[in-house]
Amino acid sequence: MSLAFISIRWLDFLDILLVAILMYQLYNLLKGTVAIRILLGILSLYLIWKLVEALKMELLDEILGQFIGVGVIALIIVFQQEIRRFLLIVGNRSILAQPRIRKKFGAWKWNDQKVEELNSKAIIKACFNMSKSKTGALIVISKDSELKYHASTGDQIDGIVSSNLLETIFFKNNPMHDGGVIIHANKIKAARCILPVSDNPKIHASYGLRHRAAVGITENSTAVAIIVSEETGEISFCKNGNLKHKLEIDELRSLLEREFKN
Ligand SMILES: Nc1ncnc2c1ncn2[C@@H]1O[C@H](COP(=O)(O)OP(=O)(O)OP(=O)(O)O)[C@@H](O)[C@H]1O
Repeated sequence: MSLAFISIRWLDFLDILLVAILMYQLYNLLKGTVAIRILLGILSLYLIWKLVEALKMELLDEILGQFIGVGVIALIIVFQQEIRRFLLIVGNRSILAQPRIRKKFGAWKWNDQKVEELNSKAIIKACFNMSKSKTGALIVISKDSELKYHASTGDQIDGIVSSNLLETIFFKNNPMHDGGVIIHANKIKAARCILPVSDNPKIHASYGLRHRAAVGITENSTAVAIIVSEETGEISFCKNGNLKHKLEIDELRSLLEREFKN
């Protein structure tokens, strides 16, 4: 297509469409967080700078120019968490992350080769029993990363997953029952772990720190989390920061199988 003074190619439409999708994803990521206000602040500053530049106000132009000059580094520091989360979402949804594709390429098998298959039956049984007895629990199951930093905040266990071990850890009188358990490669790596608490405003006010910690860790990693509520016995599942509540055992089973069946 060609107008009198500009020529527009079909690729330009694609370019605009991709930018729109990117902006929409960015908006979704930042919606309701304090980061959106910071972004608006930066945008306002940029617009003022452009105005000052057009009006040839040299002193202000110079000061704002210097400030904007280091803007990229400042942006990376200020939006560190959001950039991390964005890249995780892109990585998780990318075609290369699909297990079937990874298996086709030998080099991409580094995770699948070593990782022991998860004993999801044991986890489901423990959750069922803890739900019945209203024992609070937070179980984080990591996929590729061992979540070493978060595991180091708790007590190291390194024991093979079993329903008895999980129930013992979360038993109310056990000093280790607080915090979260981290499972990797079918091993309970650590218990009593302190996890990042999400400030996501979408989490209903009736859910407290246990659920917020599950959202926090799954927003910042590819891990999934299971929560058993001490108050109601309700079982929830969290992935990418999204909670699914009031799960029946069969639903939990199919969610775990979908995530961890090789
Ligand atoms: N940062 C954290 N990381 C891991 N676990 C945490 C963290 N903060 C709190 N918890 C756990 O959550 C428990 C408190 O849960 P709280 O009642 O606030 O949450 P909840 O989401 O309402 O869960 P419940 O329905 O079981 O009451 C603490 O005893 C502790 O075990």
